[in-house]
Amino acid sequence: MKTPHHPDLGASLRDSRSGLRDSHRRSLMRLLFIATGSALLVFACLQLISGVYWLAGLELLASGVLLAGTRRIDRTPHLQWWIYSYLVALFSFFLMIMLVPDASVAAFVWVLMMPVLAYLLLGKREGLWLSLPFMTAGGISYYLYLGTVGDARIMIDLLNMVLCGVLMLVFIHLYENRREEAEEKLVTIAQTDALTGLGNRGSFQAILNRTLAECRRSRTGFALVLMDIDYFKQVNDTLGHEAGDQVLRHIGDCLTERLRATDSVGRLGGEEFGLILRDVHGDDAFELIDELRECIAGSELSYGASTVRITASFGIACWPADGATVDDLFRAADHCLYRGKHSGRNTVARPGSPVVHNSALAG
Ligand SMILES: Nc1nc2c(ncn2[C@@H]2O[C@H](COP(=O)(O)OP(=O)(O)OP(=O)(O)O)[C@@H](O)[C@H]2O)c(=O)[nH]1
Repeated sequence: MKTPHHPDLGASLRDSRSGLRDSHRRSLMRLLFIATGSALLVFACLQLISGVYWLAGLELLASGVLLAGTRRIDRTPHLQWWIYSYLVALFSFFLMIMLVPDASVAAFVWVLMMPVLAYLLLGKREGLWLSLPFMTAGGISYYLYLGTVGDARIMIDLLNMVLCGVLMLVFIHLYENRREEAEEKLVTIAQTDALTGLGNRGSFQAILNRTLAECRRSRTGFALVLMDIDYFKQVNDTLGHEAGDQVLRHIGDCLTERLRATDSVGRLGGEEFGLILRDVHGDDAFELIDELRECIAGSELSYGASTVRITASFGIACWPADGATVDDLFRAADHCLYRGKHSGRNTVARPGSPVVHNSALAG
């Protein structure tokens, strides 16, 4: 059985604080470093021409830091720290150019850029908490600026600015809310088997990889179990596909009801299911699975006037005894499963032990 690497979509969604994955946030930061570094260089030259030497010096220094940072941003393990440092410095700079004497009225447009950058790089919650105080400070600076102008249209200009800023923040917040919801839905769909509601092969594989990594660290055992319904084709052929689908849902319910919350179940495809039993050793896993086999074999499913009785075969592989890697475990469990199938079905098999089955129920 092939066990390709599947990305853990749920985990990567949890880890990424904004809508952008880490690699995209790094690319965006690099772009921002280059853009702001180059812009500061130009501004520094203009300040030099205007004779404001202290500001020109400051801008030259900041430009140097930013352009040097473009190399580091790709590799740094402290991406969040870099983002916060950049945004706080940038927003403070925006405020500073609004507060200098003779500030240009155009400087205040940068207030509108604050929520865009903060939400994009930090996500909804952190983006809001960072942009809100800076935007408020920007609004107050604008009010002070207008006060010194002393124009009769102060209120109109102020309202234009405040309304535009507030609407910008609200729209970005709403958009980010919807985007987060849509992304969560998409991830759920991508990870779920639509028929049974269980995890699909991809998410099962991702959970198995994660389980192995965690168990290696904590040195606790776990078991991978592969399960295949016996003579499932006959159900489809005699009662139809709808009955087959109902059987698959019924099996999914049996498996989830019996297992612990820390265990995992997935539909690997067709009539094959996978189980991960945490914190178990060979004999415990075997007893639990044999109980499950009996439970499935003993259950009856009504479909119209017919009663469907189903059995299933199981192959167990325990970590670390039966395999060190995910591939080894899959191979061992698969081998046991087909050993059980060949010795009559309705069976539980594990490496190095005879196949156990209930001949009274076996198909
Ligand atoms: N109803 C339904 N049938 C499916 C689905 N996926 C796969 N199947 C059917 O499952 C059947 C599997 O048949 P086989 O591989 O021969 O397995 P089996 O009849 O269970 O025989 P053994 O595994 O050897 O006991 C095929 O008829 C597939 O069409 C599904 O989602 N719904």
